[in-house]
Amino acid sequence: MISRIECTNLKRYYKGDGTKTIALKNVNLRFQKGEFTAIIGPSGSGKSTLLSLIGTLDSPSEGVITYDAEEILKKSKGKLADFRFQEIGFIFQQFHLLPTLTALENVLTPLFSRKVPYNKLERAKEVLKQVGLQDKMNSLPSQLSGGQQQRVAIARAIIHKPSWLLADEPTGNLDTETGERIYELLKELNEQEECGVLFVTHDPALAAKANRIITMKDGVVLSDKVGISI
Ligand SMILES: Nc1ncnc2c1ncn2[C@@H]1O[C@H](COP(=O)(O)OP(=O)(O)OP(=O)(O)O)[C@@H](O)[C@H]1O
Repeated sequence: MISRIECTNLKRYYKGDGTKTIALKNVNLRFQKGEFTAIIGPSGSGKSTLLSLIGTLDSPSEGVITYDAEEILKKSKGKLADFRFQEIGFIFQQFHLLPTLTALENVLTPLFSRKVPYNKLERAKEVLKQVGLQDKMNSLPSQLSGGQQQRVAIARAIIHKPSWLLADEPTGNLDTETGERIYELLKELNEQEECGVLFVTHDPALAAKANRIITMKDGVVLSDKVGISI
């Protein structure tokens, strides 16, 4: 269980069609597992890039990320996939549910071809219950509201008991009230399961409720503050 993530001098640039886009300029950040952190900033400021790097979905152009002092990105692709499976749950703005699978089947997908020391079906039912969807296990995504679909996506993200939840605008497609409920659910998971949560949002009101608020602009961290809920 990884309890500390440290980013040192992170840079990420993209080269395409002759121009160089600098998504992250020089980011230095540390995260502790118990924290609930909001990342806020204008469009294009580098929030999603930072989350992809921390989630090992992408590699920095320069700089280092360590997980409990280990440079995981240096490992082989297979080892990296195992690391992601054990440690990280992703939640996105678009729920990315498979339309022909039921809620229960969607939640089970991360466990396909994985050996785990628990009963997969029981665990899937347990997490769906945890997100308040015990009555919707056999529904298809098209039969669920946006908020319910995001709950399925959250259940899928936590089924393998990750120590970190990385959420990229999880409330971006939801109305304010539904978004607040999803926020509360993530907060509950942070408190009960002790997952570290990194939460990208455009909503300053939601960000203000986090333990820690990181503001990004033009690829740099503009501010890193303790929020009001501490
Ligand atoms: N694959 C890519 N190729 C080229 N440029 C990219 C790529 N991904 C991101 N960028 C650029 O990097 C910069 C940062 O993008 P990023 O998606 O991290 O911002 P963001 O803060 O998450 O924005 P938003 O709030 O709109 O999601 C932007 O200028 C973007 O155009």
